Parts: sequence; C-alpha cells; structure tokens
Amino acid sequence: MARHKKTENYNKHETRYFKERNLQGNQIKMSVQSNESEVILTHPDDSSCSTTILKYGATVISWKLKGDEQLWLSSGAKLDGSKPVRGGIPLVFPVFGKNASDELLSKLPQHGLARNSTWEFLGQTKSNPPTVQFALYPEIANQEMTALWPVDFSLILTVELGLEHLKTSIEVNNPSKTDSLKFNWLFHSYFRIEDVEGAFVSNLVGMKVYDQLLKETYVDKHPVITIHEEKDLIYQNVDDDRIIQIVNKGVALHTIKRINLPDAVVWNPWIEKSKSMGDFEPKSGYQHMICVEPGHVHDFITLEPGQSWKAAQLLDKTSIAFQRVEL
Ligand SMILES: O=P(O)(O)OC[C@H]1O[C@@H](O)[C@H](O)[C@@H](O)[C@@H]1O
Repeated sequence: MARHKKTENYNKHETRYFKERNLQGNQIKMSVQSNESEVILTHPDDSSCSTTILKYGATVISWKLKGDEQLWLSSGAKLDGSKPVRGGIPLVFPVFGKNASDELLSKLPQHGLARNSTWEFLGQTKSNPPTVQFALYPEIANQEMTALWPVDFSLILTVELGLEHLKTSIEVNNPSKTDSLKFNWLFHSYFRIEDVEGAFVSNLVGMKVYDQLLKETYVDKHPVITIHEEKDLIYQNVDDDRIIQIVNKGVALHTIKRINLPDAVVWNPWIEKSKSMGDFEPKSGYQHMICVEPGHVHDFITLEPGQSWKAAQLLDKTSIAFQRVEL
C-alpha cells in the first residue's frame, strides 16, 4: 500500500499527460509526461526548458535550459535499473561513501540505497513552474538493501523546473514510534562543462576541507579550485550564504545554492579513476564534467521518532559573484 497519496491518478502502463490551461481555459502545451520509467517536465512558457527524471533513483538525468543540456551524463550510464546512474543528479541516502563504523550503515554499499531504488511517482503538485514529487520508503526500496539496513524512513523529493532554475528539495521523515533515524544526504550533481581545465569552482576559499585522496583536513586558501588532476574534496560547514559557482571563460556556467545543506563535495575522477569505472564513458568524459555536490555528509543528521528534516539544492543562472571572505 502506498503511504503517500498520489496527486493525480496515474496508470503506470500508460504515458500520461498533464495539460496546462491558459486564462481562456484552452488547453495548452503539456508540462508533465510520465511513462513507466521516467517523468519529463517541459516548461509551459518555454518548451526549450525541460528536465527528465528517471524513476530509478529519482535521478534527474537531463536538464535543458534554452535547449542547452546543463548536466553531464555518461554515455555508458545504465538507465535500466541495473546500477546507479553515472551522471545527472543521483541521490545519496542514508550514507555518503562507504561507512566503516556504524553497525547498520556500514552494511550498505557506497552512497546508500536511494540511488538503487525505484521511487514512486506521486504526481504533479504545481503547474507553473511545473513541479512533481516522488517518494521512497522501505516497502518499495531496494529489498536487498533494506534487508541490510532494516530502518523505517520516508523520503519525498520535489523537482521544480523554472525558466532559469532547477530546484530539487528533499524531505526526510522518521515514521518510527521507537527508533531514531541517522543519515547523510547529498545531491550528487554532475555538471557539464566544455573544458574542465579551463574552468574553476569559486567561493569556497577559507573553508575547512577534507581531502579524500590525501586523507587530510585543512583550510583551503586557494582563491578558486582548478582541476588538473583527480580531486575528491569534502568542504565542511560552508557558510549558508556562500554561492558556489562553476566559472568558465569568465562566465558563471552553473550556480549552486544550498538550503540547509552545509557541505559541498567537489569531485573529478580524472584519467585513471575514469578508466576504473566501467560505466564512465567516453573515457575522456572527465574533461567535460565536474561534480559539485551539496549535502550533509561531514556528520550524520539524527531524527527522533516523528521528526522530519528538509533541504534543497537550487541550480540557477546567477551572474558571476565573488564573495568577500574574512580569513
Ligand atoms: O562511483 P560512485 O559510487 O558513484 O562514487 C563516485 C564519487 O562520488 C563522490 O561523491 C565521492 O566523493 C567519491 O569518493 C566517489 O568516487
């Protein structure tokens, strides 16, 4: 039995169209299409703005603004539910990376179970900007993994497509009457860029960072982060008002805003790591992508029975912004 009320009746064997009406009541362009495996949102005021969400992992696999793809998706990504998607915006829950210390979380694979589970499509909640919701809870999550982590939880993901933004919001609820819920959350966003070596990530200067490759924590004093080798950096407790940007040739290509997400991972696998990932294609793809991943990963969030937690990632087109820093 679904725990979440669907906002529209939805027959999973049919493609269903949700139509917009203009002021005269005439039916106009459809903004949400759903089929068995994916949901596609198209902006009613500009059909060149769209996003596609795979029900497997509730993974955003495409986001187009004025027809330009914003996200990087491996050409070798599996979209058939056989493994998490390499690219787009996979969702990381309840654990970031591979946990070694927690009795239950350590049994889960790297990055948890949300990206390995097929989510329930709840329907459309707003017509403009088109907004949809997905849910995940133990009864429908990947059963091999819930057997390893027998914990009650309920997740609602909201995806909103603006004319100039994509907002992904998460609500985590602890429905248990007796047990607490301990978790990490992360939006593992893969951004598309023309040439990673010509780009930089801004506005993280002065932040404490854990370098996963060096296994060291330090304060990053670099004014910007450039990528000329493998990088795997976890910035911790980044000030709420820091707007992280991916800048290329003097233009802010991507702006990443975090709501209740204190951490940000910056990752590029570079040459050798890309070769070791079977689903990372083409192998030269590391030159055209960078992951900037807002999350809560440097420690765990704990929800007591009945409590909930909300956070969001907002991707938009803010012009270049260098923020003043007191070091
Ligand atoms: O190969 P996965 O499980 O999708 O992980 C990709 C990368 O995800 C990043 O978030 C981690 O910081 C990296 O350490 C990891 O390699």
